[in-house]
Amino acid sequence: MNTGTNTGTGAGTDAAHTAAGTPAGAVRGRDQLVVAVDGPSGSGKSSVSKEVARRFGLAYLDTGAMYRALTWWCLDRGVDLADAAAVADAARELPLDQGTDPDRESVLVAGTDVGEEIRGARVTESVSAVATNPAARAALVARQQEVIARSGRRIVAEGRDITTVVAPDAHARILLTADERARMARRGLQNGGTPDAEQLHQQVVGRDAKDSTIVNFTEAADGVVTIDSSDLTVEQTVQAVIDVVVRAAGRPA
Ligand SMILES: Nc1ncnc2c1ncn2[C@@H]1O[C@H](COP(=O)(O)OP(=O)(O)OP(=O)(O)O)[C@@H](O)[C@H]1O
Ligand SMILES: Nc1ccn([C@H]2C[C@H](O)[C@@H](COP(=O)(O)O)O2)c(=O)n1
Repeated sequence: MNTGTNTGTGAGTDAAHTAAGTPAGAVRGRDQLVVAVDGPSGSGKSSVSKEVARRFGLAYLDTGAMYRALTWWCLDRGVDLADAAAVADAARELPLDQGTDPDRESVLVAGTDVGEEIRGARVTESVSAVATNPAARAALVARQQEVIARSGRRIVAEGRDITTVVAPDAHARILLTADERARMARRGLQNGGTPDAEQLHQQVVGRDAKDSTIVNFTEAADGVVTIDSSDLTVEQTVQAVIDVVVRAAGRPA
């Protein structure tokens, strides 16, 4: 078990009866429950956040998909990613329709389903150029805050700056980490065992290095609980997050 200091969590705990002794059912019944999850590439944010949302009956917001959709839109329209003003304009105008059902990913840009294309190499290799544009970030952060408000503040949101910028007032704030070796191995498996080690390194470590020039997702801000999933299974990581949420939900936001 590799959670950060003072989490008091225990992997493998029954979700219905946690270490804090608070039934998860009571947490499910809360009017509002915002769970913020940040972390580096391949730390497991998407898989774990989706499952946590399902178990608590919450909406799910993948903010990385927003940066990816904006990148797709810029590339599709021939916007020069080095032109900061043009990218910021595109961010404000982006005709994005993104679902928040954890069981059904849906990302439409101007009516086109881009769910698969935004995960491809073309977007992955360019997304950091967009994500490091401060004005574009401001436009997307505002949209993310709108989505959280429209959910009735019943949502799990994940990304790089959710605990610090998008929802610093979330009920539970978690930094999900894993060491480089684990993250590279996971992403390699996810890609079907990418044979090109250099490409894999670039997709995980290289992208994090670029992204972290504008947001800090490697150190937990005050009040943020670190969960290190390097040696945990997916299910153990989900349980560790659930434990943090149940503990936090007992306190006022
Ligand atoms: N203990 C674990 N916790 C979470 N995910 C794990 C774990 N072990 C393996 N994985 C796997 O790691 C892969 C990467 O997870 P995921 O896509 O959720 O990461 P991510 O942090 O959202 O990455 P990115 O930010 O690059 O999108 C998935 O295939 C997931 O099943
Ligand atoms: N809140 C966020 C979410 C994502 N990003 C950036 C960092 C990534 O390179 C890119 C895609 O994210 P992923 O789908 O890999 O999680 O978007 C960010 O800067 N802030």
